[in-house]
Amino acid sequence: MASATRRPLMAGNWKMNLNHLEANLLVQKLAASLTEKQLTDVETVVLPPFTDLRTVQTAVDGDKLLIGYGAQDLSPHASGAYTGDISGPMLAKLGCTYVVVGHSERRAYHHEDDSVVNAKVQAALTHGLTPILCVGEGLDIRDQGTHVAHCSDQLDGALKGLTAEQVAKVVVAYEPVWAIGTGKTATPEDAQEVCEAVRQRLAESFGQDTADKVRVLYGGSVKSSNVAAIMAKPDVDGALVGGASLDAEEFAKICRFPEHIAR
Ligand SMILES: O=C[C@H](O)COP(=O)(O)O
Repeated sequence: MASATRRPLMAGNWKMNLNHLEANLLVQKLAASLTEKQLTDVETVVLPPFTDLRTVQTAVDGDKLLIGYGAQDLSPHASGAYTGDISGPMLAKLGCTYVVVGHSERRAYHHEDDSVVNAKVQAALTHGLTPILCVGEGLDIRDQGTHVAHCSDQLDGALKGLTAEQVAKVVVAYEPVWAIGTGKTATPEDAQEVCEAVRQRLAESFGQDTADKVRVLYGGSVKSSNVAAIMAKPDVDGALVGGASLDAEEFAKICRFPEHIAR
């Protein structure tokens, strides 16, 4: 698992699921399923659709829940004529601390390339949000054996022009596209290989101190039954969880992973 200086992070990406009423129920249930100590030991975050954020904010603030929240995307622009987009300042005003940037579904369905991802990472940081920057390879690249180079290139593109101080605030999520929503999980060794390579690339580009601060998550069919083995790897600091985060009890079990790691 992560070094003592990197607090484990479990982030539930709800994708386009759950309306605001369902969001309220899930957040309340999740908080009730975890103790204060568990929520302190493992940072627990939900990433609902935009339409749920105000409701989640009300639940978290009203009951002082130790649960963080954020959005699944943001505009690279702060305001203006960008119909349908949501800006960093809007998310910050709703109390968001995180925002997902460069998820493979955004890259595939909205044609977001590395320069767009880079602009969004910069926008997030400018407005005080922590970007959860996703990198990952498709099956074709995995089969060619060039997945490490592919992820390193995506990382370079997304972090272009950033200072070491800014990079230290970023969370990186390694999500092999072939393991997302497919039930095919990368092995803990697969996850470690790329998470370690990500950290090494960060060290080469921004210095070892910075690389040691950055949390690197794994995402792709994470469940309560496989999370402990993945989290036992030294460069994996948490998980970006999709489908399994839609069930409060299952996500709570994932957040309780330290109970299953032998010490
Ligand atoms: O953002 C989350 C990932 O895309 C993983 O989704 P999944 O856990 O449903 O495979």
